[in-house]
Amino acid sequence: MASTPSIIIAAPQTPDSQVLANHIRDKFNAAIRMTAVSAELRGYLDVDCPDILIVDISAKLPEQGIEMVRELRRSHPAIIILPLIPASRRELVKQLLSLDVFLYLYTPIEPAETTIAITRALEHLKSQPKNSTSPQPREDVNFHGMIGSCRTMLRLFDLITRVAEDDDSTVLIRGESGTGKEMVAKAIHAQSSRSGKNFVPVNCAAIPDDLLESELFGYTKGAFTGASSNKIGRIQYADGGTLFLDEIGDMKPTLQAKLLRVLQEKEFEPVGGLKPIPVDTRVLAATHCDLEQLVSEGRFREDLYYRLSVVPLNIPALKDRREDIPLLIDSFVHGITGKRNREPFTFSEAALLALMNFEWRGNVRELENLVQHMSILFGGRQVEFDDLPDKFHHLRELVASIMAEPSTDLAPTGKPAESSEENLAQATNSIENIPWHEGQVDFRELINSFETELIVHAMKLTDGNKKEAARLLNLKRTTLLEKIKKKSLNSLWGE
Ligand SMILES: Nc1ncnc2c1ncn2[C@@H]1O[C@H](COP(=O)(O)OP(=O)(O)OP(=O)(O)O)[C@@H](O)[C@H]1O
Repeated sequence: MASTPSIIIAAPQTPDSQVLANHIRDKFNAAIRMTAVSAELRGYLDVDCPDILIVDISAKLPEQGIEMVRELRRSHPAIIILPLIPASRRELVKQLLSLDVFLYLYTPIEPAETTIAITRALEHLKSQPKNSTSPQPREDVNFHGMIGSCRTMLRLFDLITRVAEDDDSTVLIRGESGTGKEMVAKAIHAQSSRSGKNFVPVNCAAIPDDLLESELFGYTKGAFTGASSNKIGRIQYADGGTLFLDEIGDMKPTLQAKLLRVLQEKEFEPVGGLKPIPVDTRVLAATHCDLEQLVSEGRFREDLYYRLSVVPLNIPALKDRREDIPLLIDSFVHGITGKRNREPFTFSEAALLALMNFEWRGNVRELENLVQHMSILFGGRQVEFDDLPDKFHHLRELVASIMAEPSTDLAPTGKPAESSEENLAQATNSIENIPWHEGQVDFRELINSFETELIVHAMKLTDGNKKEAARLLNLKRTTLLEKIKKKSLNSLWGE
């Protein structure tokens, strides 16, 4: 499971499904998406492959609902399925359980019940042995210039490859600013059979409304004052290739309608033109805003939203894939210093810890800018904590407390330690190996190492199931979780 679990809620847009989504959003750190219970659901799951699917079968006849769940179980065995059924139809439970569904939920939504079901589902996911068909982290991954080796990114690279093969479908790329949405769009284009033609990016937020229409659709001579000749629009410029519409949520409704026509009819009319022009342009769109919210406020056309989100791709925020930070830094340092023909610099353990614990609201762009900043202003070989800009200094205490622990899993070279387990092996001494000279025995450090070893061993014995491991160790689960966090051991279980 990725560090942030993904949940799809397939349900009609009702107050109940909204309550459900809001409740899960409040209680769990999970990526939630909503979709309709339609014939396309299976295809949607193929590309988006969530950890958990909550599917509302209450609108269906009982046999149809049960059949649907059976089909989903068969086609997507790795996904945990939680059917939503009306409380008045409890007789369905027996049949659902015979399909080996994990749990079920009743409508109207009962928040406490939902919390229990989702908590259990997440615990179950964590306790599963890693699925051999799901991508495993590799040492170093550079996919069309995109760096990332956590599971979420590997899954994203895999999805990009599959999406690129299908040459025509619209793709909605979602992610916070600076997460790499344009990079993803470029990768889809580069990987597709359209790569020989133009990739045309348009930032809908950066172009004033009244200019955007003629930028996209072009115009004919005399269409308005100043239109002294015909002008080809970007949609046509991308004919045979790919049009990337960044910040699609900022497009005004009249243009949304025109765009929908391009997607549906594969033709358009330039401003002032009377004859439709056929065009074969693949549209990739990106947004950092909550399009569902815009749809519900009437600011974004629902039909366009469904058309665009045939294939949704979600890019994680940098704070949700902190394990990739050393890799990204390494790549940026080498890229930037290579261009400037200077020796690469490294980050001390404390500096790297600060970077790994920073909020990164600007995501990868902000990290890249930091490395750039350091390469200009810093002349030394190793960046220390105090060399970092002021905005990192509030992390001083946190870094100090992590460093006070004898084993952290970061090497001071700016790279991840070879493996946290190797670190542990080194940190854990047997009685014979202890330097029994006066002043050499560090009692607290030795106890700490032994404690770490016990935790790692218990987690191994229980396949990473923290609840089971806590039971084995006779510890409260919360105590174990706290120790794992404090010792930065989560990375051992790919979290
Ligand atoms: N995975 C990555 N690996 C390497 N560099 C990345 C990665 N993701 C983003 N970047 C870098 O971060 C910067 C921002 O990327 P990009 O413009 O694609 O983000 P975006 O999500 O489209 O941003 P915005 O929403 O602000 O337009 C670029 O310089 C890009 O090179």
